[in-house]
Amino acid sequence: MKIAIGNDHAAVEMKQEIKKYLEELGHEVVNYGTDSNDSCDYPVYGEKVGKAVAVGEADCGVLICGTGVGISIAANKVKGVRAAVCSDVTTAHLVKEHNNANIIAFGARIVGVETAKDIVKAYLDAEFLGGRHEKRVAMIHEIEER
Ligand SMILES: O=C[C@H](O)[C@H](O)[C@H](O)COP(=O)(O)O
Repeated sequence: MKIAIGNDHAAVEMKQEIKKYLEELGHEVVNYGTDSNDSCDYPVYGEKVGKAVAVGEADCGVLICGTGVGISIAANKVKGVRAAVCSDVTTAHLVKEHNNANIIAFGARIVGVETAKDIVKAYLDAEFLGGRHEKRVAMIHEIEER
């Protein structure tokens, strides 16, 4: 898979660890995040990864900031993006199975690196279940059209 990854200053080391882990799993990872610890603004990176996923430059995205919240809110402003914040493995597979999330987000100040690896692995290994969830995801996108 081609995976877009993005982060702010709060998540530089976490991003580097997760990028390396994803590459070890055999994925191509494109870095849209900052590699500087200087303070920066997470909406910049949420939008970059959101757009990369929305236009199909990447199959899915990983976003990391302090909590995962701000950067996912920003990404969710891009039409077609379904970014989900996860702090546990159960949520991570359910956001793919039920919500067909195309971006997973988490907080570098919330979860440790081993939990973060488990979260991205659970998300990537899961599949959208379709069925009753298909209609609900379509309803989310109808909101974008109103
Ligand atoms: O949702 C926002 C993120 O958690 C940011 O990483 C956080 O707000 C950055 O905080 P600070 O500027 O205090 O490092």
